[in-house]
Amino acid sequence: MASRISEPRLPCIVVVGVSGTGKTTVARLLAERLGLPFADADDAHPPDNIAKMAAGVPLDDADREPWLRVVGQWLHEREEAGTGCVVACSALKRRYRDTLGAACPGVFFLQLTAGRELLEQRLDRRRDHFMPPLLLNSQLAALEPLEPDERGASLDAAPPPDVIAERAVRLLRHA
Ligand SMILES: Nc1ncnc2c1ncn2[C@@H]1O[C@H](COP(=O)(O)OP(=O)(O)OP(=O)(O)O)[C@@H](O)[C@H]1O
Ligand SMILES: O=C(O)[C@H](O)[C@@H](O)[C@H](O)[C@H](O)CO
Repeated sequence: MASRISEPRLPCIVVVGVSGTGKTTVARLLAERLGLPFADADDAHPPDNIAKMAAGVPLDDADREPWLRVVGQWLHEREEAGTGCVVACSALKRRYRDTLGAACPGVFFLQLTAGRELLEQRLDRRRDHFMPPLLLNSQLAALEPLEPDERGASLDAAPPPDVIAERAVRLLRHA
């Protein structure tokens, strides 16, 4: 009887960080480089969450809970199907990442880090986005950086997107 060699599972990567770090930009590029499906967690927000942020009010834990369940379900499906994926999702707090990790145990968190000045510059320049720059303070206040026992790594968000994506590819080779 022919033996079955199981295919290696492709990685499920979540690019995390505060607004303006470049999650969407980098995650899309990384997905392209790795040939994995891409998703932006912003597309999973219920309309009330988008309206709240657009009105300049930060989301709270209760607002984020149903949203994180939807993102977790999508990750779970990609992991089960073995297709892998790259998702851009703020996942600012440890408990949010734990929710995603419970749904997708193999998840790898790629955290983008940047100082306030760079973030302000980027958000002030960005057009056609619902997220107002004034929410940056609340994003930084909510942020709980990746902890040593979480599966993931951090990258500086300052270099050009293709440099960050290339660094991420190298990092993931050794993950
Ligand atoms: N590495 C980079 N260098 C220069 N500009 C960048 C870089 N990454 C992203 N940008 C620009 O900064 C702005 C924010 O990027 P992006 O929308 O990807 O961030 P984000 O973290 O997904 O933000 P949000 O959480 O608010 O959706 C965009 O205008 C984008 O073109
Ligand atoms: O948890 C949150 O506060 C939200 O997810 C925000 O991070 C926004 O969705 C994002 O920054 C806009 O793209």
